[in-house]
Amino acid sequence: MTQTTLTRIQYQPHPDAGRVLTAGALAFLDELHTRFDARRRELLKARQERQQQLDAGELPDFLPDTAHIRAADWKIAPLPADLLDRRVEITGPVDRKMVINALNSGARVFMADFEDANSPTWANCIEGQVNLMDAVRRTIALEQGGKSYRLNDTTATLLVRPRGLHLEEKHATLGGEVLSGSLFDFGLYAYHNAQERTTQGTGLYFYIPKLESHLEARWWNDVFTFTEETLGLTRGTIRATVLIETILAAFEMDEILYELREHSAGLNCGRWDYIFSFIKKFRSRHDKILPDRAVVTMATPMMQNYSKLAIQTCHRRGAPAIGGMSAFIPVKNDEAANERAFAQVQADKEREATNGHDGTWVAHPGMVALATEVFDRLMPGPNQIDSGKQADLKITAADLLTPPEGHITEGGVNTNVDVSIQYIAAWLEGRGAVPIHNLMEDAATAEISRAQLWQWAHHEQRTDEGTPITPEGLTRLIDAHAARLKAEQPGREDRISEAATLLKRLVTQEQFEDFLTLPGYQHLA
Ligand SMILES: CC(=O)SCCNC(=O)CCNC(=O)[C@H](O)C(C)(C)COP(=O)(O)OP(=O)(O)OC[C@H]1O[C@@H](n2cnc3c(N)ncnc32)[C@H](O)[C@@H]1OP(=O)(O)O
Ligand SMILES: O=CC(=O)O
Ligand SMILES: [Mg+2]
Repeated sequence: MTQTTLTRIQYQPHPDAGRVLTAGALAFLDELHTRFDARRRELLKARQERQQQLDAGELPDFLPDTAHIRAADWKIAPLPADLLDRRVEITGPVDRKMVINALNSGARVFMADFEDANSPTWANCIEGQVNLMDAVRRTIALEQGGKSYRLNDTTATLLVRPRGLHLEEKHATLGGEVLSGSLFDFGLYAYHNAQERTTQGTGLYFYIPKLESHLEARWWNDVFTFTEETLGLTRGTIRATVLIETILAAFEMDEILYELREHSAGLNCGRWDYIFSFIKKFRSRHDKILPDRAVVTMATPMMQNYSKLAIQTCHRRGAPAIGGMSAFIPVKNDEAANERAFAQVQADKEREATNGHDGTWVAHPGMVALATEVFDRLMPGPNQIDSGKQADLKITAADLLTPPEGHITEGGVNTNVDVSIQYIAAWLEGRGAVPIHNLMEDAATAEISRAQLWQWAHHEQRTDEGTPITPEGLTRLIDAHAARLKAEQPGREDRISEAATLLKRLVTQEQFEDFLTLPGYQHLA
């Protein structure tokens, strides 16, 4: 660890530390940590307490204590001009080439991701900040593979997703305590880019991941207010879109918007973490077992109800409701498979636009034109906030809590094992989003795969073909897939072994691990 004389924060060396971890930035991180980290830890403790209640048989419902907030008429602060039309948003990790390509992709928004799409190596986190600083200043450039990468004249509006509250930045400590990953990513981006963004006539825009309650939203709101006061920014310079991607947050959408009303830029349906959260929160329940991952789609009633409730809630509050990510990406060298991928994305985007979403996510620049065509056709205005769509909808707790029907198959089990090993190995290598079997896989999608294996074994499920799913059977299957993958992917043997060992632990242990990235992080350089 290195220590400067000007700060109490100690950090691992990195060639770009001089640019990112400046005395001023470290002092700001110190203030954020000192003021907000104890509360973050309390919020994480509250998650554990809530889990105990769920394990004891309680089911979530809309909160009686906040009924007055749901009943009252209020709206979030007016949206800034550059967040009025968000019809297509591309997401991607904070890698330099991806940042340039995403900003140039033709999408309205680019969400630069320190979360699901990022493996939080020290290098990725520090270099990601450099890339964003250069992007904001429009100096970002790259020569790679014989190509020159520069920004176009017109680029997407930049939103940044810091890590979730559960993740820590072990490479930076204060008084022996590791810093919060959320505060580290948020604080550095805000500190380095606030003045530049204000001068450019725009704001500091964020996506906030994996919230489980409106009290967590209140924490973020306090962080934003403190940041605006400390950096001399007008109230509302910071705007955040919250991902509704946990089953508990689905019951507190109004309250989350209310807490953040001066800083809100709406909600987004993070479908993949939402499915993962459903499995995780109901780990102890035999009546909440999900079928094969491939059949838990946005077309199922449970997922439709969640998406429509987000639309209804947001529009009543003058907020955009952004849709989610179809995992299909363009397929190279297989025209028929490529056509199927585009058809899947088209159907998904048509469903979202018809329901009333104000925009959507795509994983790949190749999908931007398709999603834009769908929203141009089905959403003539800049958004659908005043469309009245879903205004009369009545969603009950049961509508959100009834799992989709479907089968657990040998194919589903094998795909989950294969994808989990491949993804964890890539994540340990420093890649947080990868194509596997022509689908985008990231931390959220991989969490579903490994969580399903635990759920099915723990609740003694059988496949449709009659095979009992047991810890011993899964161990054998993981070994077999790992052996095959090592033969197919020479050079990655050690990582595949490491990933298989971690996966075996995750799916066979008695306790459900809350995030695979927590034990994973102990392996990360
Ligand atoms: C559940 C959730 O949280 S969803 C949000 C988080 N997940 C993500 O953001 C995933 C985003 N997508 C990706 O990371 C990528 O598309 C992947 C990993 C799935 C596939 O990437 P690749 O294998 O590089 O795709 P491919 O080879 O087709 O890429 C072609 C070009 O598009 C670029 N590209 C692909 N995806 C993106 C993206 N999301 N943003 C910017 N550029 C991209 C590649 O860099 C490449 O550029 P080049 O031609 O200049 O070399
Ligand atoms: O972050 C998005 C998700 O689907 O998870
Ligand atoms: Mg997510």
